[in-house]
Amino acid sequence: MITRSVVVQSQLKQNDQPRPAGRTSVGVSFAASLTFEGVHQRFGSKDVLCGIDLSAEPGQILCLLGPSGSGKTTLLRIAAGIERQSRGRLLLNGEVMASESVFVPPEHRGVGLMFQDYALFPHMTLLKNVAFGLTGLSSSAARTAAASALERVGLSGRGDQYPHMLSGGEQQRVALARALAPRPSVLLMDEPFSGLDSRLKDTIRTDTLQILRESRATAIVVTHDAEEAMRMGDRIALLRDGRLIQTGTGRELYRDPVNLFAAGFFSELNVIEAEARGGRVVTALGPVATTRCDDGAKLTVALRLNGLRLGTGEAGVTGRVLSRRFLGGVDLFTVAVEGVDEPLRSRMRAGTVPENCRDVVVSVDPLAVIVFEKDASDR
Ligand SMILES: Nc1ncnc2c1ncn2[C@@H]1O[C@H](COP(=O)(O)OP(=O)(O)OP(=O)(O)O)[C@@H](O)[C@H]1O
Repeated sequence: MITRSVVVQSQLKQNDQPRPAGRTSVGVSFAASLTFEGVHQRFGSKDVLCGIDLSAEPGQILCLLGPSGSGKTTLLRIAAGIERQSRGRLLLNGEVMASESVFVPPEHRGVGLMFQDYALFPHMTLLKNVAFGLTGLSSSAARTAAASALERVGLSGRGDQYPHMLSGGEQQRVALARALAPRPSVLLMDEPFSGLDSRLKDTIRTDTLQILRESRATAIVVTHDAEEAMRMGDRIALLRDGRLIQTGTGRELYRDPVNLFAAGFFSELNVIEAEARGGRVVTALGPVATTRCDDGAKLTVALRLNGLRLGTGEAGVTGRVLSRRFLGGVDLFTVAVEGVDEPLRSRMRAGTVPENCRDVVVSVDPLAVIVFEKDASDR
């Protein structure tokens, strides 16, 4: 998580004159590409980022996804210019912003930054908060631009209020207005929805997405939530321990993960051992897929929970229900199956398995199966 110590003020472009009052748009940014080339970061004896090669195209929303400590925020801080990388280069529209010999300070990068805790100034009105970064404008032009930005996020007429008078969702929108008001070419957002409760999150996320699309800024959004990354990102970069594991669309990462870690980040999995036999992937649940591996090859099979079906009469192996939990739309089961060491988990549409059913027939949906060669499963 980014600390709130620095607010990056975006530099205004020469032709970025404020729009006349009454216009609804915050204004369109001149979207830029942002490229990390071989970026390495070392803190003390620890390598926190290891050779990151990654680009966000103009106007694209790129989500940095990964578990805590994977280096997402550090990458964002390097893009903002709050941190300087140990090796590698950062380019904005092909122009070097940071390298061994160059370092463009944050305020000259045209990059906006939105903090996880919004970092609004409590003693300033909303209008002043939003106008804070508009240092290149006269005070009246800054006020007009700030009012327009507040209007765009649905807070017109609230400029005289103070942050404590707003709900969490409204504060998030003020922070977004402040970040967008200087029309940055790249907007960097660190876990922008983490402070919101889950219902509000959906609405605010949808609104934010729409505002980002309208502003046409390139955006880099940090999140540790795979579903959020899929909802927001045109592309997703999955990080682990400072390394880029996979980049692609949400669909690509979900359907074709490069390893077990990537698969597990996008869905809950059962993991079982398997062997190649006669062109098939054979497990204790029976054959679950085809394979080109030689007979005897050791494989790891990942089964999504919604693809492990429990029934009473279908073909499959027998399982013993160990637990059952009602989760609203689905029932969550744990089931013991002979030949599988750990209990398997299954999500079934609520009510499809009769109550008090102890023995079930377990079968596998082929679409929910991902097979990895054993040695490659976690590279
Ligand atoms: N200034 C620093 N000095 C030393 N270590 C640091 C510094 N900043 C970050 N780290 C370490 O670098 C690693 C990556 O941290 P970073 O905040 O980038 O991860 P993250 O993926 O954003 O995590 P989170 O989701 O928890 O915010 C962590 O192990 C962290 O402790």
